[in-house]
Amino acid sequence: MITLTGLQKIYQGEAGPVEALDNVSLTIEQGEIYGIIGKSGAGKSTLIRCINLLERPTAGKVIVDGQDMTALSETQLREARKSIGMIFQHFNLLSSRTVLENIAFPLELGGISRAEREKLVLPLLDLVGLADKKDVYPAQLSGGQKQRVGIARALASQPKVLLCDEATSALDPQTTESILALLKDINRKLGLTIVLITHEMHVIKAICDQVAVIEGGQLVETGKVFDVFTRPQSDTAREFIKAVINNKVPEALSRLLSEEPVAGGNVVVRLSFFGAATNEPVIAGLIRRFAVDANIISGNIDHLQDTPYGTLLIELSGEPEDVKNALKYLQARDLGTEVIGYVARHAYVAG
Ligand SMILES: Nc1ncnc2c1ncn2[C@@H]1O[C@H](COP(=O)(O)OP(=O)(O)OP(=O)(O)O)[C@@H](O)[C@H]1O
Repeated sequence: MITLTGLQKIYQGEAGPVEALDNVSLTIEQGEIYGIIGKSGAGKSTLIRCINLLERPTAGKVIVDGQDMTALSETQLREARKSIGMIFQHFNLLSSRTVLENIAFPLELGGISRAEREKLVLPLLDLVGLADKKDVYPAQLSGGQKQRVGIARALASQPKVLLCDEATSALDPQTTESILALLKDINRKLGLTIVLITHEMHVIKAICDQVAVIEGGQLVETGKVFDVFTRPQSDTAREFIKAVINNKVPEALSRLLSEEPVAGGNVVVRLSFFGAATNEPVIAGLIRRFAVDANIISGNIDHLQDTPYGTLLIELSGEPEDVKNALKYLQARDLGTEVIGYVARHAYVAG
């Protein structure tokens, strides 16, 4: 649905040229929810605005629904943009118009009659849950309701793609959840391709199928959300993931850990379970097979796109040969096994 190839964007800043995008290439399939995450200044806004050519790339190609956006004239571009809706962090509603008039605005610009506009807008009001607010002005709406108006307005011209520019950043966590649920609902009901930018990993975790991590104008990692969460390749991805998946080593234990084996000491291991492996009684199997003890230090289980994912931090103790064999057994199973470090026996007792 969307292919970006070798995108480069150089701004002429006051202090000289700024390269906001550097050789960005990615493909977004029809019907996907694709998240782009990065820190402030990474180039997210520039990238999403290059998709509908609100920002013209300095070099590279933007293909949306088979059309080369960079090759279009201004008139053709205006037409092409009708199939690319956009919502914004600060909603950008017209304060002197009612909810219905705001949503109908793009249709009005397109020369569609009042009666026809109403016919198109009323089902959208239902879709975003604002049927009872159609004659209300934006000042009387909450942030979440304003974003619902923004979403309905973006859908008015029946786009194939919806671009979301930090659409939930101005909202509280509960409202964020409800807007994300609405976006997912629209994606499913209408088969709409959604591209969103965010600096919050929980947004990616909540609704995205695919994720791209951007840093300094470059994509440092792309992939399915499940793969990036369970096997991140870049430090940036790992850092973002830390914010939503708690698999930290407790501070009290981390102070006692050494990188080298401690004579007669214990091994601290982090196990990560994905999908079917979460149902396997790994610890029970371990203790049955080997003369080792496994002390569970911490653990959690979560769901990523309906697939269970869990981590368990354990301390293994026993004779060195038995511990070695137990580790081999874990490493041969369909789970992530990571030796975090070593600790003197009985030095750490999880509280
Ligand atoms: N119009 C502009 N002129 C000059 N430099 C710009 C312009 N717009 C953006 N930049 C620079 O380009 C880089 C990327 O900016 P961009 O707004 O795309 O990042 P971002 O990831 O969206 O950041 P944020 O999350 O803070 O909005 C930054 O260094 C920014 O200062």
